[in-house]
Amino acid sequence: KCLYYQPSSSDFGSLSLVQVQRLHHDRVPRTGWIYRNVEQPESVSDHMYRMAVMAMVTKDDHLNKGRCVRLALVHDMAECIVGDIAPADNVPKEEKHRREEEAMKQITQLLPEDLRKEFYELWEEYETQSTAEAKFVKQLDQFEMILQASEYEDLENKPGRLQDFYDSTAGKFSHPEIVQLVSELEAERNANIAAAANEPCS
Ligand SMILES: Nc1nc2c(ncn2[C@H]2C[C@H](O)[C@@H](COP(=O)(O)O)O2)c(=O)[nH]1
Ligand SMILES: [Mn+2]
Repeated sequence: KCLYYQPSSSDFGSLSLVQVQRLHHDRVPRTGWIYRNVEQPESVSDHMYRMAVMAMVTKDDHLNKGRCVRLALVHDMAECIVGDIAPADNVPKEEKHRREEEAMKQITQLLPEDLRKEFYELWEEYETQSTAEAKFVKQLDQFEMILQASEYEDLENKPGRLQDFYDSTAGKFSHPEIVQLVSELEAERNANIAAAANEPCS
């Protein structure tokens, strides 16, 4: 069942490219925030866009930055059909992979052969974590999430409320640049939590 996108059977050509433009990741809210009752949660589009910007500003010149940007923009593309499956959904890894693989085949079949190959291979590279770029983008994926969690805590003025996102990503960062970003984020967040704990009860 297509949740956010109704691919019609069309041959390749301009119509199919227009149809690909109709992928509405902007209407797919990120499930992890829905489950924690976050108001106006970010969409899958917001998530992928922010990761693409993070990839653009990396200083790691060992990475193919352009590929990182494209990996970020494609990695969750299947979610416009499959939805944003969170760990809390307890969907077995194999089943999640099967659904997303089917969705990517459905989406990319609308494209001319060269684009179909590029999009599908980018998705597969991220899914299989087969390159340094894919591993880096996976860590951006997790960093974007904890950064967003901290922003929601600030917006709600509830320091520490989304601690489980930090607990579940602890130890998953190894890229030096991202480790530094996480360290700075956690220092800032921990200071906010400490300050709130010391505030006199109003
Ligand atoms: N509570 C947690 N939720 C998580 C974690 N990792 C991902 N998620 C959420 C975030 C998204 O809504 C969804 C899938 O994210 P992807 O970017 O991987 O598609 O699940 C976590 O560690 N804890
Ligand atoms: Mn993601």
